[in-house]
Formats: sequence, C-alpha cells, structure tokens
Amino acid sequence: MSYGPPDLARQGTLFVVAAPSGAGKSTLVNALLEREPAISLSISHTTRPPRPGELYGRHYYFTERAEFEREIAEGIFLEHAEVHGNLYGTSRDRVDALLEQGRDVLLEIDWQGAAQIRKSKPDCVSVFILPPSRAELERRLRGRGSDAPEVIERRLANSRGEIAHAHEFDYIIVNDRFEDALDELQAIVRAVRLRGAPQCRRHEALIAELLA
Ligand SMILES: Nc1ncnc2c1ncn2[C@@H]1O[C@H](COP(=O)(O)OP(=O)(O)OP(=O)(O)O)[C@@H](O)[C@H]1O
Ligand SMILES: Nc1nc2c(ncn2[C@@H]2O[C@H](COP(=O)(O)O)[C@@H](O)[C@H]2O)c(=O)[nH]1
Repeated sequence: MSYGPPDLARQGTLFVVAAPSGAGKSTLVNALLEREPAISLSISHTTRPPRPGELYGRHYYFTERAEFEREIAEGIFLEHAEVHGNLYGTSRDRVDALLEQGRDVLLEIDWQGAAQIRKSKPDCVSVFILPPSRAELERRLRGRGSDAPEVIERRLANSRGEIAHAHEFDYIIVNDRFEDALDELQAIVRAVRLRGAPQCRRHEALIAELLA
C-alpha cells in the first residue's frame, strides 16, 4: 500500500524500538503504525519457529538456521543477533531502498541489533520500552499465552541483561498505561519529523568544536 509520494529530497528516518520480551513493544508499534501509516515496518528474518497464527512474510521471514548463517556470510543483513536462542536479522536492501525514497522505517529489534544500527546509521532514533515492574512483565508474558513455560522463563531471565542497555537509547518509554505510552511514542516520531534527530545529537559538531 502506498501513502502518498515519498520525499525524495530527504532521507527517511530510521526508528529503532527495543524492549525486553513481553514489555509490549509489538502491541505499541502496531498501534503506532495505525496512527502513522506512512511509516514502513521492516519484517525481520528469524530461525524461531512460527507461533500459531504467525505468517511468513507478514510477521517474519522464517528461515532454517543453515540458510540464515549462509545469509549472514553473504552480508545481506544490516544487523543480526542471537536472541533467546534464535537468530534474528534485518535485511539491508529493503531498508536502504525505503530510506533513500524518503520513507521513514521502523525496526523492532533487540538491544544488540540496535547497537549495530547505531554504528552503521548514526542518525537513527532509538527508543527502549520498559515494563512498569518485573511482576507486570511476567504477567504480560504469561498472559500472552504464546510461548511454552520454559521459553517464558528464559525470556524473563534474559530481561535483566536487556534492561541493562536501556540507557544507550535516545528515549525510554514506560509502558504502564497503554494509551499514555502510545501517545509518547507518537510524540517522539512527530518531534523527530519536525526537528530532525534528537536535540543533543544535532549539536554534536558544535560541542566538539567548542571543546577542541
Ligand atoms: N500497557 C499494557 N498494559 C497491559 N498489557 C499490555 C500493555 N502493552 C502490551 N500489553 C500486553 O502484553 C503482552 C505482550 O505484548 P507484546 O507481544 O507486544 O510484547 P513484545 O515486547 O513485543 O514481546 P516480544 O519481544 O516477545 O515480541 C500482550 O498480551 C499485550 O497485549
Ligand atoms: N537483533 C534483532 N532482534 C530482533 C529482530 N526481530 C525481532 N527481534 C527481537 O527478538 C526478540 C524476540 O522476538 P519474538 O518475536 O521471538 O518474541 C524481541 O526482543 C525482538 O525485538 C531482528 O531483526 N534483529
């Protein structure tokens, strides 16, 4: 589906959204895309088996590990990481093509992928979603009912290591009341569209000059 002519004079903005599993990242991103349909969501590749109802090409490009590893070697990924025992990656070509057409693109990835993206695309805008408490994170993961108990345990255990990287992101949103978190995410997107990259990064060159 197309949402009006792309702005060819400007590169699109790359938004990166990360969170511990169950914090509500996909729910927030899907609701954001309803409000901001001109943003393109990148569909990731993964070796994770599909959950009931998940479709190839809509939720993920589900891939065997051997094929994924071949694709890593071929360099097709803009970023890739092992998360909760499975490989996940973002293919480079589609993201670059959309950005060059002036489209804004959103990646829903983990903190390791976000760190790789920050190196290759320093103008990206990154957002980390926190749950309001550990108890609520666990409630959401169990309540979602999409993963086996041992998978939920693993994801909960991994959440500490993921949350330890929250401060590396440009923005942090606490997803307590859903509508408030969604408003915050939309406000970030709108502010970046109006004013460009986060304010502190736009002045990096001047700060470097003043410190020289
Ligand atoms: N603010 C909220 N209050 C209560 N429940 C929420 C809230 N946000 C999301 N949820 C619910 O929490 C569960 C987990 O949400 P979601 O699947 O979006 O998490 P996620 O961060 O994308 O996880 P993963 O990384 O595993 O894909 C879902 O059942 C969702 O409906
Ligand atoms: N580095 C990347 N991480 C990704 C990508 N796609 C998804 N993810 C992250 O994996 C976990 C688990 O996802 P799930 O669908 O199995 O629940 C979650 O944190 C995702 O953000 C990717 O392309 N690269």
